[in-house]
Amino acid sequence: MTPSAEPLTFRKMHGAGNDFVVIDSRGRSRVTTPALAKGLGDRHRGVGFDQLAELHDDPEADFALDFWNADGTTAGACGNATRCVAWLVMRETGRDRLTLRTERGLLEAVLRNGRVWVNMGAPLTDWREIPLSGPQDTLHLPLPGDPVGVGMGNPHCVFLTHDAEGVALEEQGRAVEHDPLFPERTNVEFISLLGKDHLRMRVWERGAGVTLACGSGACAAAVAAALRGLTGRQVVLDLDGGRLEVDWQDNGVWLTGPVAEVFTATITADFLATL
Ligand SMILES: N[C@@H](CCC[C@H](N)C(=O)O)C(=O)O
Repeated sequence: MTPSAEPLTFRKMHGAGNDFVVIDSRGRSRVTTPALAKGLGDRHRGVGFDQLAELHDDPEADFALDFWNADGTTAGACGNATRCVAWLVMRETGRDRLTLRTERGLLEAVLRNGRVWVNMGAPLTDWREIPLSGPQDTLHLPLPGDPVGVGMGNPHCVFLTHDAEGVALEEQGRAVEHDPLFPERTNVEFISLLGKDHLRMRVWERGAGVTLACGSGACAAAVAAALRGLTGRQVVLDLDGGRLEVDWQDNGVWLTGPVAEVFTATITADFLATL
């Protein structure tokens, strides 16, 4: 049972096809519980989403965000939902620069030439920070395919392939997500080089499965490709749901891409009482 006895209004948004429910809890207590996230995240029983993002107040930032996966687990980062919510708050306030807090700490969003860029923070390349189950060279993880491990506030395992199109995404993604190398499981990205600083990426998300895009995954993939000498630090990535751009600066990894507000709807108190 959720703590909310009231109907719950939410927005459905897409960030390059990454599918979100956004709940605005500014000015009240947070409502999301693992049971609510799992119940709503179920595409048959509930509403369906890749992630639920709950917006709430923060004393030191313009707003704060919590992220939940469709399986009811939490995530420390979600780049595409961060872009979507920053876009909403910029539209609401008319501001072109915002601060926001996630589990990663205080981050920033800026509007440049009509596009919202978010700073996802510095990439983490120490095995403890990703985290891995033991000391490893994160640039060459001991798994078939020689992937790179990168933390963006959440774990990522990036495979540099000749043809991301040909990868058995579900089968490999699921297996790597649950590999004992990753004590908190992992997101899994498969990338291939399309041109200079241009990557194709397909993704399997921890707690959500195959998705059309993943913002933190795009950041991790761009970092992995740059560290392996495949690209520079500014990269365009083509995902199944659209194009994301990543710019790895000294102050953090910046991300932008398309945002869509799809609809607003209300979940009934009756349904919430079943969770
Ligand atoms: N879609 C996201 C990442 C969501 C979190 C992930 N599934 C996890 O568990 O870490 C993005 O845009 O970054």
